[in-house]
Amino acid sequence: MSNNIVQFKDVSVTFKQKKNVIHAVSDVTLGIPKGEIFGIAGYSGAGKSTLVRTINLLQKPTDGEVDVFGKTFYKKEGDHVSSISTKDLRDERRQIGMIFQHFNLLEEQNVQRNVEFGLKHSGLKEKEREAKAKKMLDIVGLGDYLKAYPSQLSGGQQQRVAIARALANDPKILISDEATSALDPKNTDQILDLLKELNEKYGLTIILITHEMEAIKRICQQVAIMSDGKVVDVGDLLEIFVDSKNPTTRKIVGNSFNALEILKSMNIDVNKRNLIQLTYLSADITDPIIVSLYEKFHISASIIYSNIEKLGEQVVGTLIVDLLGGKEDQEAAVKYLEGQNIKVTELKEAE
Ligand SMILES: Nc1ncnc2c1ncn2[C@@H]1O[C@H](COP(=O)(O)OP(=O)(O)OP(=O)(O)O)[C@@H](O)[C@H]1O
Repeated sequence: MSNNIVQFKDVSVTFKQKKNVIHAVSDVTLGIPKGEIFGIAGYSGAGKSTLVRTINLLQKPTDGEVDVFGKTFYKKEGDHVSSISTKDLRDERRQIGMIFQHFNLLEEQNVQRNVEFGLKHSGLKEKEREAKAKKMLDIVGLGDYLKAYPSQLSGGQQQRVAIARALANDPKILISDEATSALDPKNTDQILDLLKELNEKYGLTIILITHEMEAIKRICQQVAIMSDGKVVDVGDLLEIFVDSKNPTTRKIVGNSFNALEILKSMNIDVNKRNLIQLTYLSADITDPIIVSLYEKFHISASIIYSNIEKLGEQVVGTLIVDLLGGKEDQEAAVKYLEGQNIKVTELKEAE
């Protein structure tokens, strides 16, 4: 059986506006593994929100199938539609919490009442709702703010209230749609770390929609890149941030690993030099490689660019060097580098 808690199969969503047809989501097939923090990234208008809104059928697909918790929530084949019942959908939606850029709190209610509001249809008695709200606020670090009003809290604290409310029904999935986009860097990091803690402690699956690649690097295990309604790339952090050849991915992940762009901006003609990019997990590097290249192979390596970056728990280094030396020595040097767990990529621009 698949370990995917959400499975999209050939999902499309189109909107018709007068004469215009907008293909917000086009033919997306994607699985989201249970227990992961899964990022969905892409520019504004790429279709990220529309895609995830099909999970709890806030948005019905125009075509395709959405399976959640191993059940088919919606399937449309030709003219034939099968969908879970309204009652089942209501129950299942409680298993899927959502948080947004805007915290959507009730301004005239205190923090505790805001969280209790999330439990309105839970079947719990008033005292039980109160106790649950207090417990959730403790979990998000706001146990001392039960009687405060939203306007008395910082943006980060308000988002914590929204998280407590979203988690009050003990959902299995939390969808975070640009939840940190309105926060300053410090609050952003604190909220991301809270999401990571919730994922690790409670096995909560988190779907993180964001245009902030730093957020993805900080907490996601895998990421899908969307562009023009399509998923154009999927992979773990190394595959997306370091190895991806996909032009959209490279643009979205930024310049740090986009070596050719950087070199061009430095007016370096890559095809006239013998440039190679070395990518390595810094924990793996034990040898003094630049010295070894010279001592073992008589190759001198002049450093053109270097960068170090944290991807999740891994520290990834990138070094671009110009290799000078005999051809055979160079080949032997590349073999040696690969033997040191270093990924070696020749930098040449397509003619
Ligand atoms: N209800 C709607 N009616 C018409 N068009 C819509 C509707 N919802 C979304 N769209 C359009 O669908 C496309 C995808 O929008 P969507 O909000 O899913 O993108 P996104 O990647 O989440 O970007 P953003 O972060 O800006 O919301 C956009 O062109 C948007 O204008």
